[in-house]
Amino acid sequence: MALSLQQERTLFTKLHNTLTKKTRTQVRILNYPKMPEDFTKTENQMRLGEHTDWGTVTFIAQDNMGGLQVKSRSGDWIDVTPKDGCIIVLIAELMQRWTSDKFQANPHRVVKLPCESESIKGGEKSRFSMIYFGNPDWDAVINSIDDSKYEPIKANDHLDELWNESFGKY
Ligand SMILES: O=C(O)CCC(=O)C(=O)O
Ligand SMILES: [Fe+2]
Repeated sequence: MALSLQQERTLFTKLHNTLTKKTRTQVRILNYPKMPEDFTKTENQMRLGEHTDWGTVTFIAQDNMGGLQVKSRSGDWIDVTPKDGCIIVLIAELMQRWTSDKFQANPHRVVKLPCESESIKGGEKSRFSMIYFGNPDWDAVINSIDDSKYEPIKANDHLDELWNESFGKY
């Protein structure tokens, strides 16, 4: 990724010492349960609303249920059809800032599962996904490659800012 931007090879990796340094990198396993027979979906309700992830790079492994969609630059939603042995790679917001918007955080969402009816009543099965949210070292200072665009920011402060914007200060 760094080489494709004419940067030194280790630009990103040298600040991702995930096994040896404190980081907010995490893995989450999500279950989208089969809905009860008497559940009725409200209009436009989906399993996981449109969002971008906050770190650098996200990896998603999903089962074969489907439902994940990514948004193209032209604004169309594209189904990410499950394929055995494939992992989905998404750019997240800190990577967008780091690359001065050369790589763009990719909006995505999870809509009703193909096995679900329009009202999400019943459905055959639940869906599982496993997500790796990559983040740099906690105290890494992220200097954007075109430094006139964004101020340097500590990886942890970037996540705190987004957290506070979304959920308020605690
Ligand atoms: O379950 C999925 O496939 C996507 C989950 C996701 O986008 C997230 O947790 O940020
Ligand atoms: Fe996400």
